Amino acid sequence: MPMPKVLVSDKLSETAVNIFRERGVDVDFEPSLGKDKEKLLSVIGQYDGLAVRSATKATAAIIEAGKNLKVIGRAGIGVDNIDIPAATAAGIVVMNTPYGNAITTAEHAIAMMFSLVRSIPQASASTHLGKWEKSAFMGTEVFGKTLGVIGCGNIGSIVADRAVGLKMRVIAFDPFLTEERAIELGVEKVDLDTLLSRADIVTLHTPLTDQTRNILSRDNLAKLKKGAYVVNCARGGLVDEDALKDLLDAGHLSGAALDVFATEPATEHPLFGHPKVIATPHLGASTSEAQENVAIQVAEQMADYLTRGAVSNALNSPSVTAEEAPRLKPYIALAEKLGLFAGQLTRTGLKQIEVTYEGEVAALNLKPLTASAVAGVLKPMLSEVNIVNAPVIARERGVTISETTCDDAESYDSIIRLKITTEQQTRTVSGTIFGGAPRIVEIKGVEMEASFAPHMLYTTNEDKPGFIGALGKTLGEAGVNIATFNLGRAGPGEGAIALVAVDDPISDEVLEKVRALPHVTQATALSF
Ligand SMILES: NC(=O)c1ccc[n+]([C@@H]2O[C@H](COP(=O)([O-])OP(=O)(O)OC[C@H]3O[C@@H](n4cnc5c(N)ncnc54)[C@H](O)[C@@H]3O)[C@@H](O)[C@H]2O)c1
Ligand SMILES: O=C(O)CC[C@@H](O)C(=O)O
Repeated sequence: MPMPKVLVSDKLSETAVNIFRERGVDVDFEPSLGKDKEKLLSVIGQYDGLAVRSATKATAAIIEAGKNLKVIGRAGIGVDNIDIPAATAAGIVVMNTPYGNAITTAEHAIAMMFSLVRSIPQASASTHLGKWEKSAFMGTEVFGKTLGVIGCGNIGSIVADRAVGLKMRVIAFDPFLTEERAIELGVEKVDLDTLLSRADIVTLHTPLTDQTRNILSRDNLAKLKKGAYVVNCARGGLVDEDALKDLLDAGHLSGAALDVFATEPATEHPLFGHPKVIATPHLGASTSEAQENVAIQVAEQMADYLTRGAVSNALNSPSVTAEEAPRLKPYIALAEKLGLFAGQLTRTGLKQIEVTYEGEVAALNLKPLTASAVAGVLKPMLSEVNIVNAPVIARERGVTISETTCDDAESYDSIIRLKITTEQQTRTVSGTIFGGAPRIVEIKGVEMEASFAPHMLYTTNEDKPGFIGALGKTLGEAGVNIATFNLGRAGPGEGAIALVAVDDPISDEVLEKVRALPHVTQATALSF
């Protein structure tokens, strides 16, 4: 078998090169190629693997030209620069290194906070100019101040820990943070509005998702206390940059520290030159320690995949052996979809995930199936969760995972049952494989027969006449085309469920109209 060949197209620590070679992988180290799209397009076809940081954009075009590509490795956390759906469609495994730069990025956020409240960059620039503006830079202590952490995952929890050490009061908004984990971290779990009204300094540590985009919107920035500061070392799209400028200009906010921008590289920006803004060029992960960590990890993972087929920290691929793969594949898909179903309906701290395997499936290797179910539950909330790291993440967050088997599946060959317990409720959903495809057979104890579709509407309602017509009419009037309509109920007049597959995503406006219909108790848009 020819030696696999990897291209390193960004500035990675050269330690990675040695690791590739030691593990039997040929490597070309071209750290400036990532910025030369045309050249990258012309050479990528020669390689089995592509190792990147953030400068290389692994677009659909690069992926299409990479006819031999089997793996793309991201030395870092965010994979916004990799077209994962395109890679998945092409059968390319995408891996990242989820923990290697977390401490470094948390330290950058803390450094930005201090720089901001003491105007260190501005004072340094002024002093270098020979001015001695002692009275121009009156600062603020962080001691005793309230730090609002939005997103308390790997990085947010390290920031919280450091801030507690600085004797700050730390409050956190993160729907996935349980009370137990909050107590362990020494932070107070609060809702977003409470955080905005109480924080002296807000620091962002969420991934950029549909739920977090613009989380510091104009309205939310205006809810901050007068004189508050904003720190963003996560992703640019989390803050409305125009609104931030307006509120700084109006004197409502005292300052902002930005490491990330909506468009990067940011060489021009309305906030550049603003006296209350300090900025760094996406330096969060830029320490020798973090770069060494992520380079070593990405090289080890990619080499192990290319030479031995071992998959770790993959964002789009289950970790299974070549022999097991064909039998497990449909059940992995089913488990993930059941998890996604439950995860998209979860609004409060998750405590427990129980998976029960009944019938033939109970005899299979259940680890990847349970991991897949857990990944599905966590995916709607976490940035880079995959079936390899999902159980670890769940454990770290104090979420208990249990697995039960039973030889008999009653009327089916196999059933997977998922039970989720949150701080406020318990939810069940079960499914089977029918004609090779995943299918829902039970929700909240109500029997139902439904296929999964890319876009779905889930409603619960009191079982009263007129609901189905009203729902169909509302969707029809909104131009929403119904593909399938599945119903179930606990009994006549009792709680009922509708699962409607539609051709396009359901808008918030349509959802509001559905929620306003008589007898509707819940309406959620789901995507699979
Ligand atoms: N500046 C840099 O150089 C740099 C370096 C590393 C990571 N990052 C970025 O930092 C961010 C955090 O990374 P991480 O490793 O801590 O990720 P993580 O997945 O460990 O944590 C993200 C946290 O955000 C929470 N969250 C998700 N949706 C939320 C919402 N709507 N409201 C509030 N909280 C929500 C999740 O529950 C989770 O706890 C990511 O955007 C990552 O890309 C930036
Ligand atoms: O590689 C970098 O410098 C930034 C990485 C960071 O944004 C990440 O998401 O890991």
